[in-house]
Amino acid sequence: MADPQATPPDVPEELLALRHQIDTLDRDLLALINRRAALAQAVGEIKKKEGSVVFRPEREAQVIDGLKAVNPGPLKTESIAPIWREVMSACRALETPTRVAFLGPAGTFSEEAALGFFGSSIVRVPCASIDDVFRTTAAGAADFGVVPVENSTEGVVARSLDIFLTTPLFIIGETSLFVRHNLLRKENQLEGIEAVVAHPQALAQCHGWLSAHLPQVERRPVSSNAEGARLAALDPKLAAIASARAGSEYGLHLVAPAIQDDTHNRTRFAIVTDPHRHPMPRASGHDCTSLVVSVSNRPGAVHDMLVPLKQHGVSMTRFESRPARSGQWEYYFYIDLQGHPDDPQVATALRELRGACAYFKVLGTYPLDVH
Ligand SMILES: O=C(O)C(=O)C[C@]1(C(=O)O)C=C[C@@H](O)C=C1
Repeated sequence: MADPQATPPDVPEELLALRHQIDTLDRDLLALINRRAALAQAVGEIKKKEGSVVFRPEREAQVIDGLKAVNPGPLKTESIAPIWREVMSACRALETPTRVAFLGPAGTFSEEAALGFFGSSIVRVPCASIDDVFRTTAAGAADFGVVPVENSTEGVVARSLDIFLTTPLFIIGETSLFVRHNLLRKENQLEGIEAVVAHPQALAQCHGWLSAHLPQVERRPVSSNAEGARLAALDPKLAAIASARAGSEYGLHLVAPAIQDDTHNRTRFAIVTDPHRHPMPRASGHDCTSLVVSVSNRPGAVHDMLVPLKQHGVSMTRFESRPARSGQWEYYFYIDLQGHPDDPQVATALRELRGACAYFKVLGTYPLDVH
């Protein structure tokens, strides 16, 4: 039998020499990464003695920011974050397992967001619904939960925002993904599809394409896109809308790629945890603080509430309203501020803002997503 490692006779000498250098460097890299892993293990021992938590999102953000600042190239700066996230994920796993809950089953965009944020050395805890992600994390069956909060085409994920009002969990990180929807099916053709099964948000995000290419076909909402892919694997008359990863997970053909109406379609996810088990991240230098507030129903109340932000030079990067369901035209406002409550200006602005609100809750403070 032929040796799969053997070099084919027609490979030029020059290429062989370069590959030899790559092999040598890879061994050096492996040795270096192992030295790094041993240091992380030593950090883990200290943390165990102190009883402090292993995952430090602000430290991981600083490590990545620091490397991006000194990257001499030719490696692209945007390649740094995914590589070091994986390295730190593997190092973290030597300190302790990280259990992460997300909207399952396997193959969802939520799972992809979890892997993008924590790296692949995690224990995956797929959940049946967004509510279940919060419940599982609050019950301690997962250390962290990943929940979608906003989509660039469809707007807010209302269920997540509503749960934020009452959950004891808080946000310690954020991450966002380019969402690419594909039409997936057991048979590699558009003919003979009886229904397209997907999460309602995905059906909405592909409305234009579905109307143009499958105008007569039923659109059937299901709990997640990966669940749709699972169903499409069982029934050849169904087509799913899901990620390419879900397609390979369930053995489906990619009948039509990238069918979302907006090519810049992005979804933003929040990483939540139990504040009794995980402290609020310390300031990383590039932080965001998320709040939900309400004000009394009187003219000028919203304006007055925002005055302290302007006075103390704190930037607001997001302002979202949701009906309070009181029947009184009252609203909750979801606000993202730039900065950390340890910054004196942010602390003062928050204190004054709180004084102007009927309801005030800090949802979390965390390092900005680093790419
Ligand atoms: O610096 C630490 O606290 C570590 O545990 C090491 C390390 C790393 O691999 O760099 C791993 C996990 C933490 O989330 C942050 C960083």
